Amino acid sequence: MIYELSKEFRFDSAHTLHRTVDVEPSLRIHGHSYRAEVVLRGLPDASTGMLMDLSLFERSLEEARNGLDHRFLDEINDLGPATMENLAAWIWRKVKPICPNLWRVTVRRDSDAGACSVFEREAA
Ligand SMILES: Nc1nc2c(c(=O)[nH]1)N=C([C@H](O)[C@H](O)COP(=O)(O)OP(=O)(O)OP(=O)(O)O)CN2
Ligand SMILES: [Zn+2]
Repeated sequence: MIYELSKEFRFDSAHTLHRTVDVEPSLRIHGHSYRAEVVLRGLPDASTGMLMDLSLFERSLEEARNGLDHRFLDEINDLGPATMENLAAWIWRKVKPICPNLWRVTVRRDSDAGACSVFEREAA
């Protein structure tokens, strides 16, 4: 058996985007509401019965949430173009050092039913 433990957080942010379609509206500053799901994978510790204590897991997500919520995403230097792909990768980079069991980060945008997930790469 293998276990997955997950937590979700929400953030609301503004951005612009250079695109080849809907060029002009995408270049205007606009906002989206996002949900990020962060999934750990592994085996629970035999003595605690936990993959990771949910409170510690939650704390590890706070830095990521604070860095994105009510921000102008274009101003975040290490994000790149503010797509869901780059948001998922950015959250991954923030959480991974604190949660070595990190398995998947999914960023969802309910307004257009879009979602993007980034996974641990399979060992070659
Ligand atoms: N692969 C990706 N494509 C696009 C992304 C993305 O993150 N990854 N993001 C966008 C834009 O953020 C865009 O604002 C969304 O555009 P669109 O799909 O056209 O949806 P709306 O403009 O209708 O958004 P609403 O806020 O729901 O009105 C585009 N592509
Ligand atoms: Zn947008």
